Amino acid sequence: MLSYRDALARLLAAAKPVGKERVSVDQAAGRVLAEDLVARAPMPAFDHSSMDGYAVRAADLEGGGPFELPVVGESSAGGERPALAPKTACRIFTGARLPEGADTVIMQENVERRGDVIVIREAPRAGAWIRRRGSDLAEGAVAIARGTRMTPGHAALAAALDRPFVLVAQRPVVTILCSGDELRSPGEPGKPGSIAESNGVFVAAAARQIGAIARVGAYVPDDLDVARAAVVEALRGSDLVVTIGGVSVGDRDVMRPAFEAAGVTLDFWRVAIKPGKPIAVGRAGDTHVLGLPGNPASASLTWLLFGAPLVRALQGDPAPLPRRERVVVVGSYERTPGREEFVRARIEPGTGPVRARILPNQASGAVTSFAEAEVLVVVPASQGSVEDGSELEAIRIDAF
Ligand SMILES: Nc1nc2c(c(=O)[nH]1)N[C@H]1C(S)=C(S)[C@@H](COP(=O)(O)OP(=O)(O)OC[C@H]3O[C@@H](n4cnc5c(N)ncnc54)[C@H](O)[C@@H]3O)O[C@H]1N2
Ligand code: MOO
Repeated sequence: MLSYRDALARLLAAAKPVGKERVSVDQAAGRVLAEDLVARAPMPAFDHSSMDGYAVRAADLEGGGPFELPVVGESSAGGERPALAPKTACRIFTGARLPEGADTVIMQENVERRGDVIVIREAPRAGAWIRRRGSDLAEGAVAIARGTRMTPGHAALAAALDRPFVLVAQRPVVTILCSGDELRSPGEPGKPGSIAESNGVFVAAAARQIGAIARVGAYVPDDLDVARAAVVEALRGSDLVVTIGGVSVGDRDVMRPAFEAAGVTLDFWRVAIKPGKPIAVGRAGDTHVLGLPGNPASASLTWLLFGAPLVRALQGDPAPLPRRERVVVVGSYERTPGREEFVRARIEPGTGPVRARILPNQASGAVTSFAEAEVLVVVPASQGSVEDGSELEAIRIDAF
């Protein structure tokens, strides 16, 4: 059976970035940049004051104080740029251009104003309270690199770079098909043995969080022809089709035959992970297909392990995998070696090494687990039971 690492490498190798589109800079947060944003001018563009006060020449304030300077002129943010005559001070405000000839700003709290004159008791440090042209970014510098997922901070920087629009990856379209005769919408009356659909809710929400357009199709009954038709329909206009359930070995598990009948080429089925082993992965043209297992923890986990990196890669994210960190395990966990296991855990409050407490219910049918879990502790395939206090790698769920 394929390892997670090899399976993911195969999936990502086939991921071609989706198209690009221009969005207004105020809509750019959360999107993946599809161009390098280069500073076309130095940032800031001109020397300016970082305080309200007085602009002076340091050379006029040499020797022992106090010094008296007449106040001549004013420089305000967005206003004209005055010139500073020798042995004078110019009133200046935060953000205002430094007057020609000035090289230092004194905060107004540090002078005594007497009519049109200021008295300076102590000479300021030459060059004080000035933000220099280009001190934040040099002209020509790459301010934000292509592939960056824009935060509000990046969007603000793009705006400061004078960009009304930025080029970003289109949102990948993800169509989600939930299969199973037992499924009904939450709150809908159902026959005995039916259950409220929840896996599609997880996948749609998680996909939208990382920039996808997610749509959930009508529930697919355990019927090969209906499933085939649903897959054919879902492939139209989707970058990724995610099916949930029906990929195991039961007589009513129709998804894999439905994929083939719908023209999907299966790349692999089953990966050596726990939970989530029966995942099926394939493609029809450039549209990716993920057949996730139906057990709730398995569906959520396989979305995070495969779906999330794929959606990121489709947007041109050069590093679509979440960071891993070392944690100290709190609680022990019985297991047999064989599959790499992703154990749901919560972070213990406190400082020092990160401690991850294993959640008591690790059943793949547990719907509670992804509501409560904060991290996945990664247990290598070859390892047996996990001991309390041992160190392992973990992935924060919100990092996927
Ligand atoms: N004989 C074997 N049986 C099973 C094996 C196996 O290797 N041999 N593998 C098991 C594993 S591991 C998993 S995981 C499951 C996955 O099976 P399916 O993908 O076919 O999932 P279903 O049978 O359709 O459903 C499993 C379970 O999850 C519930 N479910 C399904 N969809 C949803 C949904 N959208 N929302 C909420 N809950 C859902 C469903 O009602 C079942 O309870 O197979 C094992 N069996
Ligand atoms: O691999 Mo299954 O996903 O354990 O329930």
